[in-house]
Amino acid sequence: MAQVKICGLRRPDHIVTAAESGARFVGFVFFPKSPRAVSAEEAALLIPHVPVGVARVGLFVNPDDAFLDHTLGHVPLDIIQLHGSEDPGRVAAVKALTGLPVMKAVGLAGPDDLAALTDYGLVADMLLVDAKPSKGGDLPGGNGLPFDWRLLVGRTWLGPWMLAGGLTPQNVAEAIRLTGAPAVDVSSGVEIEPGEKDEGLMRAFVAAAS
Ligand SMILES: O=C(O)c1ccccc1N[C@@H]1O[C@H](COP(=O)(O)O)[C@@H](O)[C@H]1O
Repeated sequence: MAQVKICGLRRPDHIVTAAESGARFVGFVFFPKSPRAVSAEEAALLIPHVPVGVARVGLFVNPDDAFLDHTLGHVPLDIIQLHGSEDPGRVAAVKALTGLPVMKAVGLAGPDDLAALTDYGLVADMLLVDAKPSKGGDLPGGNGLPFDWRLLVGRTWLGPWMLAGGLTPQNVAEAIRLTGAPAVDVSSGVEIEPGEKDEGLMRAFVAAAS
């Protein structure tokens, strides 16, 4: 039914399991506050375990140019995921700086947030539609928080997009059915504790989404 991205991978065997299960994207979190964070040097050792045909996504939160340069100097990536408060101008600038496609996360809590999908859709190569994080929280994503998927029912999309936020092996099929999402992204929902992926949950998630 939908393509799958598994985010926040930190172990070679988990990358292999994600790919063997059928995930089409694997994500590496370059945000030090996250329990899933990896350094550029650590990610460089993980990348050779990603099979050809699986897209390597780097997740960044309000990165400056130097941080992007440093990371990309160590880690070959296929897609940049921007998950902070980057405005559309910054999205365009990151695309120009890196020469890579950018997937911009947009947080939804209610109908007032939908306009941002149009604004970012004009500059980003792909949208990642996530729950809006709570104010003052440590992480702008990866919180296992779903949003009201009915906000997206009947929406016309002008480009590629992914659904994220609190997805699990139990709820992902219903989320895809309601929203028509062509792709889904998961982090917490395939973990046994923050930052610790579980192979059985990863397999179950991909099976439920496919
Ligand atoms: O995964 C993280 O630690 C993270 C940190 C900072 C920003 C985003 C993060 N993850 C992304 O958040 C969404 C939803 O994750 P979850 O499945 O609800 O845990 C997903 O796109 C992750 O890539």
